[in-house]
Amino acid sequence: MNNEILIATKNDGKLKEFKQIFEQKGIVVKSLKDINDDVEIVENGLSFEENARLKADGYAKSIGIPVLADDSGLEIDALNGRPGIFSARYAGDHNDAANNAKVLSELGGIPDEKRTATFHSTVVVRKPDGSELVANGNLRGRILAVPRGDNGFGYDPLFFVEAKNKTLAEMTREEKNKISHRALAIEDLLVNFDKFWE
Ligand SMILES: O=P(O)(O)OP(=O)(O)OP(=O)(O)OC[C@H]1O[C@@H](n2cnc3c(O)ncnc32)[C@H](O)[C@@H]1O
Ligand SMILES: [Mg+2]
Repeated sequence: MNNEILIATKNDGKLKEFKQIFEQKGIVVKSLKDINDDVEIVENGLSFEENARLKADGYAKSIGIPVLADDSGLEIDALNGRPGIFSARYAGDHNDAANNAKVLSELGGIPDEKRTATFHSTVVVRKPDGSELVANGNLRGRILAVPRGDNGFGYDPLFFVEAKNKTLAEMTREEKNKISHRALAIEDLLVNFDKFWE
């Protein structure tokens, strides 16, 4: 029985979300800070799944415990799905404020009802023996014209969820973790997880 999982992300916002979800299952979460092995992974895949696999496999080879990686992003309908797999560095650097500003400027003049978008997450878990589990989650919402809220990370202040009447950045971590694309991907993952995890 495995009891530890390495979450292979350099994004603290993601790490905090995954930690909460897995610790509720009694699984010990390790982060990249707990290992010495700093592997530089180039996310040059053509899909969320390819990128998540590159990240999970990059660490699973050397670590000897199961590794989970997520590749995620914001797909805006009016922008033909951009920024998509380029979400982290849409404005050039890994800079949330610049990314948000770029999205807002590209959506300038587009009315509310046409600002629909999907947050997508693909999660890949790989064991050292190369076996893997893949799962996906999607959350629909709308891109506001003005950011709202201080919680979360990335595009959260712009992503308005109709059913909650809040942006993701106006939710607590617990609230976001009940509905987010990442939470839904993990829900999907858990359907087959126990058998995989044995
Ligand atoms: O690759 P790792 O190290 O996991 O961290 P990253 O931030 O580079 O992660 P991705 O390559 O998967 O890029 C995902 C980007 O999509 C955005 N994003 C994904 N999930 C999000 C969420 O829940 N809230 C806000 N923005 C999110 C955010 O800009 C992320 O940087
Ligand atoms: Mg990344």
